[in-house]
Amino acid sequence: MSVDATATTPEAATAPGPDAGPDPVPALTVENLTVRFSGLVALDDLSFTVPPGTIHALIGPNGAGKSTCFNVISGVYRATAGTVRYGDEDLTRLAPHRIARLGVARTFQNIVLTHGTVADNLMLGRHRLTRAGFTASALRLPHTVREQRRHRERAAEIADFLGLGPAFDKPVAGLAYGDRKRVEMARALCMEPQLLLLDEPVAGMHPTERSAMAETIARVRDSLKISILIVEHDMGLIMRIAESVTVLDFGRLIADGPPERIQNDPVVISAYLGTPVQEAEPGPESGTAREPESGPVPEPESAPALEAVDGTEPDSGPDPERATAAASDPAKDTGRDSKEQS
Ligand SMILES: Nc1ncnc2c1ncn2[C@@H]1O[C@H](COP(=O)(O)OP(=O)(O)OP(=O)(O)O)[C@@H](O)[C@H]1O
Repeated sequence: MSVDATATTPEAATAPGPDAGPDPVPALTVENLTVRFSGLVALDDLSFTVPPGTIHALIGPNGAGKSTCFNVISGVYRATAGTVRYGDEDLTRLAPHRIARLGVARTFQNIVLTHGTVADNLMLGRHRLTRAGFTASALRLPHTVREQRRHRERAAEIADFLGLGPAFDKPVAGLAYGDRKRVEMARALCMEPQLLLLDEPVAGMHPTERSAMAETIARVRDSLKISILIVEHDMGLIMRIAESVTVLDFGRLIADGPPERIQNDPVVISAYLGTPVQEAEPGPESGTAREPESGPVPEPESAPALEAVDGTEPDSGPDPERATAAASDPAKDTGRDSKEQS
């Protein structure tokens, strides 16, 4: 089945106009970022750039500072020094919901989606794009009903794109583990991000699920032309889909470059990989192992299409600050990232 985001309803507010199109994707630039927790230096003068429309991986041993970096980029933690810029915007001191409104969405390492249907969770991702207020929604005024329908259609397209179409109206609690990880990613995509932060998207998956997810992540980049920053311990996956890799150890950058250079870098091998990736055996938690079917990720013939859309409603009313931190940050509900910055 092919689903074209621009061919929903004639009044589809989510479809770009003839000359419109999603704004160009900005680069993410991390400059001299330092984060200290009391005496502990979690990030130490870190700099790297995620070029527009690419998959950039952030890797390193446990405790290297990867999640801290994600938390600063998404506004959960404050930097001690340094800056995070996204195009012309300085994200360094913005709250999570403001960063989300600039088109930055993230997923979380631990699965946090246990309530509601797939559709319910995806509609949560549409929240920041919704203009109707609480009263208008409660009264089910015609324009709010139309708006809700358009958002639901777009959420269904995204679900189809991620292979979740048949589960759209099912409770997430009954889904297989891999599908629940996909719902988490679909929720983030429902925010129509231009930069997607993926925190260990295949953690806990079995090899077949991981391979399918690698292909999906590559299709997201290629179809939506968005940038993806990914933290992942599965080196086989990273080597297959990432254009560039930044390697951290004890909060410091120890290597930065294309995956083929990184996997043979003696400093990276000694600090993290242990052995060159191509020589490792694949395993259930492959870690340093190359995936058996490494190489360019093929586009499955039956995969539905998805195009990037603006996603904002056309009404000229006030642009309410509707994106709650919880919508962009489910950890607020779970305490996943509730570690206080000391
Ligand atoms: N809120 C906090 N308070 C104190 N120390 C923290 C906090 N958050 C992280 N740290 C510490 O900062 C260091 C980096 O942690 P971080 O979680 O960023 O590493 P990581 O590379 O993501 O590790 P993993 O791969 O295990 O998820 C660790 O020593 C960790 O204990």
